[in-house]
Amino acid sequence: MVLAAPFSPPAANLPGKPFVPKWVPPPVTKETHNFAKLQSIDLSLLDSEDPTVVDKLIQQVKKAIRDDGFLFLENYGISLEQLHRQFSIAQYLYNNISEEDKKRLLFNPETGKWSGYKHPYGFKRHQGPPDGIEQFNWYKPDWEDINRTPTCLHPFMDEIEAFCNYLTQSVNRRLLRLFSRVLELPDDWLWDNIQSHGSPTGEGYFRHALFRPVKRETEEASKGLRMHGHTDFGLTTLLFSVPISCLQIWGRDEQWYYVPYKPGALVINIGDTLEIVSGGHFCATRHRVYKPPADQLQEERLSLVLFNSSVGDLRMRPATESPLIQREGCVEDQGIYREFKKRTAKADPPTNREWREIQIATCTDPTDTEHNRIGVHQTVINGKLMHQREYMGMKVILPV
Ligand SMILES: O=C(O)CCC(=O)C(=O)O
Ligand SMILES: [Fe+2]
Repeated sequence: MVLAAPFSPPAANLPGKPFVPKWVPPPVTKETHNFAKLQSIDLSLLDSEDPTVVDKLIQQVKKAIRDDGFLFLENYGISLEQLHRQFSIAQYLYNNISEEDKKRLLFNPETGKWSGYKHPYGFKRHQGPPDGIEQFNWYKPDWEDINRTPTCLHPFMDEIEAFCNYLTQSVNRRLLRLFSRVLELPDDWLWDNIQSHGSPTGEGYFRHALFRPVKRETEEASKGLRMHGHTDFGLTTLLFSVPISCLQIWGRDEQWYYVPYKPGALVINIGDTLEIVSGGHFCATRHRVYKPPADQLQEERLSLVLFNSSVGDLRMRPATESPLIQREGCVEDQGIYREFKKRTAKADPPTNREWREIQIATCTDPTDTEHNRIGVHQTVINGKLMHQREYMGMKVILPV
């Protein structure tokens, strides 16, 4: 197998590029309680010429995605310095975006896409209570038309685009190869059959996010929550590990744990599509964004995320050609897979596009005290408070 070439971005100092102050990683928390222990996968081992090394890697991945549904990825081809340059560009965006661009590029989630600028007042186009979260999301039309992107970023589009191309074409392709191998399918099976292609992010999207500290009213309304417990709807999500600890995952022991900071590492989470395609052998990662430990409450948190989406027209079903599924069957007690299976027995399951767009269009805010109540979007199951939504006749129940 050919060794994956490392990332080689366009130069930062080309003529015409303004100076971008360096992003300085904020201090790491001193808190050590409630932090998850996650497996770390060395992606460069996939290119080892020793088949026993590759086999061991596949077994390690298999265990991590069945047990945690979450893993760290290291040695995937992007250096810490190259990564910090991308964080510096994200920081530059929020220091320089004009008020006019914020209005002109305002998102419209009712369309089922996050595309554009998210104001820090909730996940609807009209402004609700402040949530302190700003985002810019790049979808296919935004890559194709520079007028749909913030003017202050125009000089850096070459670097942003190269970064996303590397993440999808190299990192995600190799990651899907690992997952295809776990399913005992040909190396590019998931890449060729399920992953969407074209534009740097296919039908998925790239995001620059900034979480600013919130006022007491917001914290009280949301009970410290910044994004509801959820699973991502696509194949894989590539998140960069960041120093401000807000991302939490739901452990097997039914508790929330912070994801620790591992400089340079990618945090990989498994989306709904992958859970269904794997017949429940992979577990979609339940995660949420919560307030950080006390010593980080006043810090700003930058987060870069790349969401890899499956082909929108496909209706998901388990890959019955997988020898693993043929041998062991499907894992019937798994959350979203079980719901899809129930629905498939009665009618066609939704397409991937329908599945992702309905969730975006009907997303509610953690500060929404009208819906976040027992009997509305919350319920108690076995003594635990759960968030319960129904999309196209399918129930999604997640811990609050
Ligand atoms: O910013 C993060 O760490 C996570 C965000 C997230 O889970 C999402 O946008 O789906
Ligand atoms: Fe997520």
